[in-house]
Amino acid sequence: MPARNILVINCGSSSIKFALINEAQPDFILSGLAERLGSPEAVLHWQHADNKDSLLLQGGDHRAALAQLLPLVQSAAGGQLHGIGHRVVHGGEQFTSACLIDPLSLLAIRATAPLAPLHNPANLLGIEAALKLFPELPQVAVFDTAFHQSLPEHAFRYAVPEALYREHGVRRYGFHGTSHRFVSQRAAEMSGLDFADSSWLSAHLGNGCSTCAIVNGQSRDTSMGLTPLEGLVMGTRSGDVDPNLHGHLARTLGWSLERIDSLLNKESGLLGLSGLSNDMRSLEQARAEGHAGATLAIEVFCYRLAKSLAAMSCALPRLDGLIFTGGIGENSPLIRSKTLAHLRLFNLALDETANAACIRGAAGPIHSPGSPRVLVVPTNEERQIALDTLALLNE
Ligand SMILES: Nc1ncnc2c1ncn2[C@@H]1O[C@H](COP(=O)(O)OP(=O)(O)O)[C@@H](O)[C@H]1O
Ligand SMILES: CC(=O)OP(=O)(O)O
Ligand SMILES: [Mg+2]
Repeated sequence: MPARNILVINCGSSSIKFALINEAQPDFILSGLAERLGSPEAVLHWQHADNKDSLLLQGGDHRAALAQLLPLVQSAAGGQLHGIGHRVVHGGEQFTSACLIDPLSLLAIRATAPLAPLHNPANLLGIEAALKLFPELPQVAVFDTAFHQSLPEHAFRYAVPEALYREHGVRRYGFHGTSHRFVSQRAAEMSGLDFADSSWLSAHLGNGCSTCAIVNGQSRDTSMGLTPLEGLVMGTRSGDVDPNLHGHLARTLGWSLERIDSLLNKESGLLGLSGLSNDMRSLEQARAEGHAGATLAIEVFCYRLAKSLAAMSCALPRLDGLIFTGGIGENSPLIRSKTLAHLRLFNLALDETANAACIRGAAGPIHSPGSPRVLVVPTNEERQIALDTLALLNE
């Protein structure tokens, strides 16, 4: 059988990432990103072999971007496309692994949309557009939540009355599972350890950020909860706040639920703290120039990240290593160093030369002698989604 081509589609709230992947080739045949969708600056960038190109979408939304990018994929695949893998952020309790998309699974994915209002509706748009253009191809949903279905009950339950869980699904689900699984498996390989007998802390630091405790190949705790808002400080999301904040803002300022949701999801985090940007690169630059808001945002980000990692350690029998991944985790020696400075009780310490060298896709250990392992491991959610899609096609 010739090596197969899989298209991976990751429809986010305001962006679409895509990749055409051949199972036998380490590099993507075609990859791209449509970003700032729905705004006047909406744009599609793609790379095919060594050629880079882009197209202004002039206010285009997800549908407009998909209408442009799917024909690009069709042409790059030259009629040789064998399946499509979709990232679906929320799979609720129904999905403990990837599944073939059919009318029944689509119904279940639609039913979980209220739990991930920023993500699942966009994921569904991608699925619908791909089904229309490629009705004959098998399509697979790969869920962010699936890897965390192994959480023990004491880690996934909230301390609220049981009926809310049993009747309304109110529990912690966790996200970024595809990434935490990919990097912890890679970390075990890189360290010469058996994944099935290993114990990791992982920090996925992108636009969304989460930590995870992985024991013997399974997620045992993670920082995100019912929705991707719980836990760490993120680009525009607040992460943990006092649960009474909603009531306080409603009573004292008369704010609606929609306004509070938007505040905590879209105007908070690094953006809200700095008053400047949700982008860590911009904040690091502004900090170097003495910007007080950027300096504070970085301090809060690292302290809260360290606190979350310390909390996750409760789920580990021992520590085989701490993994940094995601755009920030893979590229920011400053954030890694500042975070580790709060974790000296764990004897974690960095080799700052190795730390400074691990950027732009470089992977490897960055700890100093005598410290538990600290690794930078570039994530590859697209590759993992392609692998999961192929695994289902093989069944
Ligand atoms: N060199 C860098 N230094 C610091 N932060 C970086 C660097 N490169 C990328 N980032 C940050 O990574 C974040 C985006 O991460 P990424 O994983 O690409 O996001 P997404 O969740 O959209 O996939 C942004 O905050 C960006 O500023
Ligand atoms: C679940 C989540 O936060 O995803 P992202 O990082 O893509 O926003
Ligand atoms: Mg991400």
